[in-house]
This record gives sequence, C-alpha cells and structure tokens, in this order.
Amino acid sequence: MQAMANLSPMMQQYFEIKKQNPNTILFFRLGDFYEMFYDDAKLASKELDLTLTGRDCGQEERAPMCGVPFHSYESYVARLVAKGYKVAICEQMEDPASAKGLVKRDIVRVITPGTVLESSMLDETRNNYICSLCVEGAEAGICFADISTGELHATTLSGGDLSEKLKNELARFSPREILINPNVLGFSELPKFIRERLSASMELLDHEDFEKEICSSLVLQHFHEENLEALDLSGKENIVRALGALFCYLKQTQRTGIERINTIDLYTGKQFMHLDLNTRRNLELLETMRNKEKRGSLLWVLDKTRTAMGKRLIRNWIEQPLLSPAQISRRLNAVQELVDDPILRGGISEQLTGIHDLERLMSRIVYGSANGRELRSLSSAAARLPGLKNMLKEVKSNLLAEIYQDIDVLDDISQLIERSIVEDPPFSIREGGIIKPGYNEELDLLKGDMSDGRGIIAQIEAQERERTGIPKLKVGYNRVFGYYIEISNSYKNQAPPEYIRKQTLTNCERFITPQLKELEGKILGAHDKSVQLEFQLFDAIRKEVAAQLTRVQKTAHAVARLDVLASFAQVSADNHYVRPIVNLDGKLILKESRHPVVEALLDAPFVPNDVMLDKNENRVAIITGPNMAGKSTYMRQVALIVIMAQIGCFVPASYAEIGITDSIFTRVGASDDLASGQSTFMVEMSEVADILKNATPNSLLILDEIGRGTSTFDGMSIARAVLEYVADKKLLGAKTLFATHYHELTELEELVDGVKNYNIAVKKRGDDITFLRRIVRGGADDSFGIEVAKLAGVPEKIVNRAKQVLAELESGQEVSMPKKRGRRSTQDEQEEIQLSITPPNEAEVLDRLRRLDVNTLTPIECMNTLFELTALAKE
Ligand SMILES: Nc1ncnc2c1ncn2[C@@H]1O[C@H](COP(=O)(O)OP(=O)(O)OP(=O)(O)O)[C@@H](O)[C@H]1O
Repeated sequence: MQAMANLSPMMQQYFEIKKQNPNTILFFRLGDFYEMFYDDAKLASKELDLTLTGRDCGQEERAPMCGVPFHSYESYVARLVAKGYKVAICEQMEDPASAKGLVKRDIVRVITPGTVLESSMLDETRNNYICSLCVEGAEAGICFADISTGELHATTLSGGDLSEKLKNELARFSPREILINPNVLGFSELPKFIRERLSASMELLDHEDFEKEICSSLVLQHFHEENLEALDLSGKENIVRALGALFCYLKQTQRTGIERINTIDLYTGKQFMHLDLNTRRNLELLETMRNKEKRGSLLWVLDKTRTAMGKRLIRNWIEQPLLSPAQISRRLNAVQELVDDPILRGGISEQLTGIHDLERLMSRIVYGSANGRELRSLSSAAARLPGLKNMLKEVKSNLLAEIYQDIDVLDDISQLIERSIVEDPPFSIREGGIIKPGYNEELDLLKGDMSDGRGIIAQIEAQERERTGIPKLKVGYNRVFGYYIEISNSYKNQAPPEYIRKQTLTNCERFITPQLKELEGKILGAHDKSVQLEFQLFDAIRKEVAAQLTRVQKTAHAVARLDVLASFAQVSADNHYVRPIVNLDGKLILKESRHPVVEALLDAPFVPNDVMLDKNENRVAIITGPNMAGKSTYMRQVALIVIMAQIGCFVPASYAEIGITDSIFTRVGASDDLASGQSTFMVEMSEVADILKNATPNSLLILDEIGRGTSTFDGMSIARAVLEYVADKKLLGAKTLFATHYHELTELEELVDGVKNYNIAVKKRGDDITFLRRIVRGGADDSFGIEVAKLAGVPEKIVNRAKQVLAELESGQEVSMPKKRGRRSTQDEQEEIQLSITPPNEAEVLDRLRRLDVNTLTPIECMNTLFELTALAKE
C-alpha cells in the first residue's frame, strides 16, 4: 500500500475500494475480464485453480493477479460463495465528477451466500433465505428473506428453551446466511449448529446495527409507511430490530432492487404443527436420513409439481402442516375437485409445464440485471396464463376460485415484450440486436441509415471494379482501419493514384479513400447511436415490466398453489389415496393404511394395516413383535399420514379420520453425536427429555425402543416410567405409539388406563419365520431375534450357540461355557480352513497362486491379478 502516488489510477481505485471492504473478494472489471489482485488473487487461484500472474502497477514488485472471463464469471463466483466467501463485483462507469470523462470503478453489488440472484447459482427447487436474528433477553426476533423471490417471513420466539426453538426455526428455513446480534453468542452451541448442521455462513453484526430507533426508521422507509401499526409491527420490537438490520445489510450489499421485498408474512407458531428438528429428519420429510437424497422421502412421493414456484412451495407446505380444520378443508376441497375431474387436472398440469420461474425472473427484472432472454421467458410464461385461467373458470371449491381470481393473465406485459424484443435476443444487452423493427421510429431510421450505408458500400465495390478494371477488388471492414479497399498483389500496380495505401499483407494491399471514410463515419455513427438507443429502449421496457411487480408476484403465488394442489391430486389419484375426515375430537382412525414411501419403493405388495388411537381408551399402543416385522414402518406411516392430512393431501388408506395434532415427536433409532461428546444413550435420553418437556395432550408421540441403549433392567425401567407418564391423562395423556422388545411392558395394558397391546404377526415353522406384516391385538411373546440373525446371515455356529444361551437363560440356569475341544490335528485345522474358504474353482485358484511370482509384476499387474483371482474364486 506504500507509495499510493506511484500507483496507476486504476490500482489506486482498487486500494480505495479494498480498504472499505477488507473481507470481500473484489472482482475488478477490466475489459472482458474480472481481475483479482494481491491476497484476493492468491486466494482465488487456490480455491478456483486459476493461474497466478503478475501486473505492473508502478511498484517495485508486480502485483499478483488472476482473472476470469466476464461471460463465465458466475460459475467462479458460485464456487467462492458456496465456500462462504463474499464477492464484490466492481464495474467501470463514467465518472460524472471528472471533466475528462474518466472511468471510475465501484462496487455494483456484493454477492454473499444469502443474496444470490443469478439463476445459474441457485437451486430452483428451494428458497435461498438470508436470516436476521436478534436476541434480547428471553425473546428473539427472527426474519427470513429470499431476495430472489421477494418473500419475507418474520416471527417472535420466546419462553421455554429458546435455544432449541431457534435451532428448530433455523432448521425449518435452512438459510444460507445468518446475520446475528452479539447476544446470540450467549447460546454457546448455536454458532456451531449454524456452521455444522446448517452449513450456513454467519455474520456477526454490532449492537448498533440492531438499534431500535434506527431499525424502525429503516423498516418504515422500506415499506413507505408512517408508523409501525400500519405494518402490524407495533410492540414487536425484536422483529423490527431484526428487519432493520437485514434491510441495512441488503442496502449495503445489493445497492438497488430490494424494493421487491414488499410484504411481510408475520407468522406465529400457532398456525402450524410443531415438528422439531429430529422429527423432520426421522420422518424423512424432504430427504432421506442416510444419503440426504430426495428419493425415499415424503417430498419424493408427493412432488409432481411442474413449476419451480410449485417445487419451492411444496417443500414449505410439507414442513408446515396446518392446524386449522377450516384451512385444511379448504385445501382438501380443492384437491377433491381436481381428483374428481381428471380432465381439469390433466389440462392444468399441461398448462403449468411451460411456465418459467416468474418469481425469480421478476427479481432479476426489478434488480435490473435481466437480459432480453429473461424478458422473453417472462412473456412466454405469461402467454400460458390465459389458457390456465380459462381452465379454472368454472371451479367450485373456494381455494381454486381464489386462485382463479389471483391469476392475472399479464397480457399487457406479454404484449409489450412481444412487440418490442426480438424472438431470440442476444445474451448481452449492450451490443444491440435486441429491439424489434417497428417498435421505435428513431431506431428504425438509424438502422435504415446503416443498411443504406452498407448498400452504398456494395455499390462502391461494383463501381470501382468497373472503373479500375480490377476483377478481384473488394471492399472489406475491420476494427482497426474501418472500411478499406483490398487489391490482390497481381493487380496492385493498377491501383488508381487517389487510393491511399494503408496496409501491405502477403497477398494483397489495402487502401482507403476519402469517400469510403465519409461513408464509414455515417455508418459507424448510426451503429453506435442505434446500439445506445437499443439499450435505452430495453432499459425502459425492463422498468415498465418491473413496475408491475405486485401483479406478477400475486400471479406467481397463485400458480405455485395451483401447482401444489394439482400435484397432491395427481398423487392421490394415482395411488388410490382417500380424503381424510379431519376432526377436533382427537380420534385417529385409519383403515388399511399404508406407508406412502415404502409402498412406492417396494417391489412386493405392501400389507395395509389399521390404526385406532383416541384420547380415551386407546391413547397408547404398545407394539411388540419380531425384529424386521415392520414396527418402525407402521409407526412412521401413522405420523406421515397425519402430516399428509394436515397439509391438505389425501392419504394412503381406505378410510381415514384424523384428529388435529398440534405436534409430532419422534424418538427413533440411535445416532451418536460424538462431536458434541454425547454417547448414543445420552443422545437418546436428551431427546426423550425434550419430548416429555414439549409434548401436549394433542401431540402424537412415536417412541421406538426407548431404553435400548443401556442395560436391560435400566432400559426397561426407563421405558416403563416413560410409558406410564405419557399414558397418564393427569401428566401428559398424549396419543403414543410405543415399539419395544421388552415384552414385560405388555402387562401395562392391565394396569394403566388407555394402554393397548398390539403386535406384528409372524408365522413360525421350525426354525424359520415368515413376516406377515399384519398388526394384531395383543402382545408378542417372542422377538425371534435369533431367527432374524440367522436370516441376516450370521454364521450357524454363532446362531446355535445363541440358542443354547437363550435356552439356559429362559430356564433360569447359569449360562454354561462352550465345551473345550481337544487338541485338533493339523489335518482338522487345514480341513476347516479349506471348508471356510473352499471356492468352486479352488484347484485353479490355488494353482495360479502357487505359480505367481510377484517380483516379475508391476504393482498394477499385481492388483489386477488379485482382482482376477478373487473373481474366479467367487464364480
Ligand atoms: N406393511 C408392510 N408391508 C410390506 N413390507 C413391509 C411392511 N412393513 C415393513 N415392511 C418391510 O419390512 C422392513 C422392516 O421393517 P421395520 O424396519 O419397520 O421393522 P421393525 O419391526 O421396526 O424392525 P426392528 O425391530 O429390527 O427395528 C421394511 O424395510 C419394509 O421393507
């Protein structure tokens, strides 16, 4: 930084910008490249595999530098942003302060993980949220904005275990970037959770950024309101603080375009079913636990949406089951209408198929970064809206009728774009070729001048050929000389004296003439003017479209809802789902219910089962039965069906009555959390503790093998105590499915009110068992663990020994040690080894092994031979 005076003006600008933005990688526009310098260049060269070069900057040492092409910068930025870096795009612009019209460089936008707008950097199926979190005392204001769609959600969290609540809320929205006030650091485990569980980047702001007065004026300014009442924000101080800090950050990074966030969705936890982090993961709502894949999740079964907007909304709906029977029925009525009318359903899905992502297109248009192609995409999406709306003309259900009202066919917008933008516009908006002939008279005149000029050039070529008698005379153009006359070497001596020689090439000479230069001035002048005018016209069209933001957003939301409802209807019709009857009396009655995901994955037919839970005699079902019988599948299917019903979808059963459930809690499987220093059993118990603290009488509890992580008696005692607690109406009395291998617990049916025993039937013949997958009343008397171990391929010797131990335990005897064998002969041992490894091609494998001389082989050859012999042995 020393000797700033020696630096070139460009590098001086660089250092000035860098000083203001020390933690940001500057992408500095130079011609057709974005260049990075010094530490940024070193970092980018490492992270992006770019070649590091040097640039002379007027200092002793050359500045380390690397660059990426302008037209493909997005992929490089995407890679840096995915790693949590911030990238600032610096563009050249005319400096109005400079009399000489010097070029000034400045940041036009900072791209951070939560502020990405470029479609190539976004996953169209999910929102890209930025979160702002303000904790003050026992309360937190939290908001989530997606600047690529214009959504903004905000709420207040308080009471209970605030840290757990925050984790749940953060996990539900899964933001890419989180702005926090210093008080958040009081929850020591939260930053770790943000980094490791959410893989989000975290920005610690100052207390002043959340200052009450400043934040409320920023919020009012943003929404053009006079007071907080108008926004329903009075008394919601922490939401205002979080919003203020968010708007300030967006203003600093985005510079323009944040006005597309024009409404706030102020939600409360009371609208939606409570699903904690573990439950969402255990029930595999959006992705599988093991591979984090969509295939195998509930979303995978339900998502038949056709648009990106629908894909994003269906995720939100699945994660937010409703609590109001009226709202659930509204969705169910719409789904019913679409299930009953396959022609309407098919037509809607056909029309939806060509509708591009209106929300994200509009964001880019409002931001000012959309090009001609994106405007054309908007108009081709809009062109499908009249057909779509027309299909809904006679719908009967309220929700579909509302969607019909909300769809604006946007014909003025599509007409404007159709009229003004060419069909296949270029990528760049600064090189012309974008505006249609006939749209603007002045542009047409300029283009006319250009083509007249080109016509005259063609005439000149013909005239000169005739006048000079040179048959190969040509008029050409290049960026250096402009228009010139080219004569091949064999005729160059015939060039008339008024031709001015400009360039000598190997085979020809190039000349200019005053007439050609005059014409060139006219053509190029017209070209520059027309490119300039095209850009201005395009910008004006873009702004005209941007002014229609609210209409497009409303339509986009209507399209998204229709898409999700049509998807639910399609899945329901395809899989013979039934409409659930939603009630408030807590009854959960299912006839012939199925697991929606397992039935879609299984090749064999799925065995349906009934469910009977209520708030009285059937509060708790203790489910016993062999391993592998289907206990977990059964319990999860009940939870998934409740969720499906409460998001407004039909359910996989022949009959379903669903009592509104305010929360579902699951404790399934065991997962170590070694990183946090917690053992399997510790994790299990802390999850159980959370469930018991947060469940209500209207919750559904899925408890799978509580207590299995410790010794039998400890485990069984804990399981029994938990069961007694959840069953007791005075303590909790929540509907519970409780799977266990502790058969002793089945005696609770006799002892505790509301407990019923069930088991999943198997058929035993000799040592073999067949899984019937049917749930029946009563407790099982055996877990058939040893038989299942045999099925799983545990060696027979061990299975036999296990049977012996079991028999001794069951008869109350002391377990005897296995009989010691006498010394075995070497022949016995060899036979045993041979028995255990005897492959079918034994002779050949052994023979080749004997003859193998590894010293003559390369390591690769050795490996290949080994693979070959292994394969042969297995044949
Ligand atoms: N109703 C059913 N119809 C057909 N197949 C089923 C059914 N229920 C379960 N299965 C199959 O049985 C497998 C095992 O089921 P599940 O994991 O639910 O058994 P489990 O009783 O919980 O076993 P464990 O006690 O060992 O945990 C499932 O992966 C599924 O393929």
